[in-house]
Amino acid sequence: MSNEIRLAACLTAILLVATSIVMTSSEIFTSSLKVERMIMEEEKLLQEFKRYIDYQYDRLKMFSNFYADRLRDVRMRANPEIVNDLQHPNAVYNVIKRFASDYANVLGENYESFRQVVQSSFGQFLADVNDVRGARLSLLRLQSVYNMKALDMARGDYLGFQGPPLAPLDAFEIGQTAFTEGKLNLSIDWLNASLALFASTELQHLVNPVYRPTDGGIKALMGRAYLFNGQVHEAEALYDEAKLLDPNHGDVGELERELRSQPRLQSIPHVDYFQNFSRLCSLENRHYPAEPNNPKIVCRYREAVLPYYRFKEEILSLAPFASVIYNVVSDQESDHLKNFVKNRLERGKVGGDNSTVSEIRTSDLAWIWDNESQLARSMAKRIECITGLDTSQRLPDGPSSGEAFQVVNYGLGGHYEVHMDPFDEPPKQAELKDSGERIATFLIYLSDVQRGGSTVFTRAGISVAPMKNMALMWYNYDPAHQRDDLTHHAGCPVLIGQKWICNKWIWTYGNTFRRRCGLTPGATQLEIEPDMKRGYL
Ligand SMILES: O=C(O)CCC(=O)C(=O)O
Ligand SMILES: [Fe+2]
Repeated sequence: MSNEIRLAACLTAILLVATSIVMTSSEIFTSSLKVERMIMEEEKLLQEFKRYIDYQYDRLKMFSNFYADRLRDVRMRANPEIVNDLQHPNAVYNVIKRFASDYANVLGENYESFRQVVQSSFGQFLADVNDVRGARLSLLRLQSVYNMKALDMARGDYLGFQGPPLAPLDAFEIGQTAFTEGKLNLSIDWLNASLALFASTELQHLVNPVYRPTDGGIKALMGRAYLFNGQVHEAEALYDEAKLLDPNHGDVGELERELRSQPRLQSIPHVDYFQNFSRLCSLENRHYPAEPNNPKIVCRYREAVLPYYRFKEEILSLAPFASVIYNVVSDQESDHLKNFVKNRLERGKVGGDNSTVSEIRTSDLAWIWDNESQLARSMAKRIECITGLDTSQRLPDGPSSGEAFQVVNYGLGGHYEVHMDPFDEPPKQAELKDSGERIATFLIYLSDVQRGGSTVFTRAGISVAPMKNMALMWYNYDPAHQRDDLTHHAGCPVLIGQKWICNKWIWTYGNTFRRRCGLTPGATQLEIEPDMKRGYL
């Protein structure tokens, strides 16, 4: 077939591709970097508190000692040794909680005005109630993906990784959040855990009687969770218990009224993909798909720039083509990239015009164009050599073959739900105009992740655990240039640790002849590769 005919076939295929990305759920997030900053700024915050109390309002000055004592209390509860180890979700949760509500509780009604005073110096890094809610949702996500028990989590035991405990009130509040989110089984689990924790003698120092819900109140809420879950008998039993413990709760008449009048909350169904998602996320290792997808060639070397500068590649799957390539950047380069973006990280956005604050992606991210950094230029060159694809950026007006590097920082339970990388609609960014489509994704892990945070392909059954400096590369279009549904993938929630990645998306523009169409409908990447301009051994 002549090149012209192949090109025409490719272009037709591009036009025929239909796209659909489902966006669900909604959450706030706090990246690991923000939490680190809050801790670094904590002393400054305390000083501001003191100044505020001592000098700004006579009314407060009278109570200066009282406030100072209570602030010290909050600070003391934050055992610095544990709190500064931000690898563990409970430690992160406690920091967010301390900033967003413990300090706020000390100042009570004066907190809002104080907040405005310090806003300029803390800006977005001062967590608020939305972040606490986001943190609770993150813990709930970790719980359902990694199948953990609320009581273990509350005691700091995450699949054997030990961290600080949560206060009994937090367990209760997580149960409340789960309830309002319709995650009824999780809600029951957390409310049960909170009863055990409030009763535990070791945790009494974490209980503030002012905010302690009664056991009757907790059981009544559990009863409602059962009720909405359709478990009427369990609900009735709990209402009875609640009524005995606390006459304000547990009225069976109330139960009946609810049965008649309330629309039933449905438990979130476990869709099939979720089962697969959860299983793949828990594998936490490079996982080769079962035959017949499993290729014969699993390891080869790619040359880049100089013949002795080689990269070891392991092919994970032929269709879709996906491989990992080791040490594509050095430790110093990884760290340099993270430092470079520290001051420009923003809440993740998705969509063709990059304008929608992401509700399916909980992370902070930043972009680096090749012309902004020598390192970005050199990495782009390396990726060209490894993939044989063009990544040139023709700024300001020309269509680009490669997107800017996208550096991403995932914090507490940070994740990216199942999606495909090609856009639904052509992007509106001037730089990407007429660039075609994201044919390939080149994802570099800039950190190890202690536990969780794998990249999983839910339909192809591939699971890749992050390894610092390693790249994961795949084609979003098959050799017939059809968008490949098997490339549906997700970033699993980070369980322990922090996760940094850096993406380079490679576009059709400039690559039509570099990555040619296959001659047969079932042609695999390896069959079309001899056409490609690059070396591998
Ligand atoms: O974080 C991951 O492992 C996946 C990220 C991803 O899919 C993306 O950035 O498009
Ligand atoms: Fe992706």
